[in-house]
Amino acid sequence: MTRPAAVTVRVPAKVNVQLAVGPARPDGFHDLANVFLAVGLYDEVTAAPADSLRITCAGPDADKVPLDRTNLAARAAELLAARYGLAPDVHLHIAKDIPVAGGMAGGSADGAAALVACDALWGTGASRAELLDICAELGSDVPFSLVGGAALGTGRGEKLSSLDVGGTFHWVFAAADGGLSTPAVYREFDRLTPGAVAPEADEALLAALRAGDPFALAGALANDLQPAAVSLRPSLTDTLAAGTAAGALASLVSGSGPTTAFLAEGEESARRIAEALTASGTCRSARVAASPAPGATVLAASPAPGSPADLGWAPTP
Ligand SMILES: C[C@](O)(CO)[C@H](O)COP(=O)(O)OP(=O)(O)OC[C@H]1O[C@@H](n2ccc(N)nc2=O)[C@H](O)[C@@H]1O
Ligand SMILES: Nc1ncnc2c1ncn2[C@@H]1O[C@H](COP(=O)(O)OP(=O)(O)OP(=O)(O)O)[C@@H](O)[C@H]1O
Repeated sequence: MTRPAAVTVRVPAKVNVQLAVGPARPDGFHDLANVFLAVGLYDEVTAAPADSLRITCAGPDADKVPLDRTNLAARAAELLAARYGLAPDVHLHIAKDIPVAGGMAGGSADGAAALVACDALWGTGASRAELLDICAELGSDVPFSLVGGAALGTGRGEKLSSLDVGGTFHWVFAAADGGLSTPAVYREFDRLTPGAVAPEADEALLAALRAGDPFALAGALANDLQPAAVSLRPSLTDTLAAGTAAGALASLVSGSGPTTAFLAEGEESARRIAEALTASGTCRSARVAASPAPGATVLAASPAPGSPADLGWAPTP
């Protein structure tokens, strides 16, 4: 079988519409009831053969992305290669549009995308279950980046069950200057929440998602990490207030922050809120995005030079 010369995978960011956090576990993680929603802001990862593992990155936040083996895309390639007894010799190029260290799972997205891209490039043919297994090893958010849509994550967020979404939700995301460290935000949660209880998914929120009803969803949005993120970055209060004043149905911190998320009534209203937030001076930038969005998806697999597909014809499958 002919192998492609390069494979490009598109992968979405996420917002947590419910993030219920329990007490710290003995292993340092926290049990969650984590309702993930994939949103239409995307990174793209292209995998191409190389002499050794190499990462490059382009985009507005590219200078904040590590290009060594700590990059989740590199770790994904190494884990897949190790499982199949291959050398992880691949050039991974990340076209980065998801804010870095923003609470939107940008690094996790790149890990999931690299995994899917390398699987296609190397023809490893890993099953969905194997890919999800590697994702969980990479990080708690990574399995969701692979599947996209909407899902309830339990355990540390890696055990997923998919959720029905009955319509399109329109959001505004305000990027902040600088990031927040996810472990630091969880530590601040522990300090602020000595009586944390076992987390449970909110049935009203799941019903609002199923109904595709932004008003009902606005009333049910909840992020237990928000007080911790605001405690570490008090200026987020001003951004949240600016979005509410601009007509958002609800304003919340996205995951561990510091990106803030604003639920709008519709597309037009989202555009107006984004303009008002940009003008407010309380954020670095504001952009609109719709949800749900599909998970990691192969966009293009360019044919190997000289292969039948490259020469303009392909055998019937
Ligand atoms: C805040 C969220 O983005 C919400 O979806 C996630 O819970 C974070 O997921 P992630 O970035 O993939 O996190 P991981 O790479 O698995 O873990 C990084 C660190 O975050 C903390 N962490 C993460 C997940 C979790 N359920 N409990 C935790 O306490 C731990 O200190 C851990 O060492
Ligand atoms: N491909 C990657 N893109 C961005 N950051 C990466 C990547 N790989 C590793 N990192 C490291 O991970 C840190 C967190 O980045 P990331 O953008 O994933 O944060 P986040 O969106 O807050 O994550 P989450 O929402 O999953 O908690 C960065 O500061 C960086 O050092």
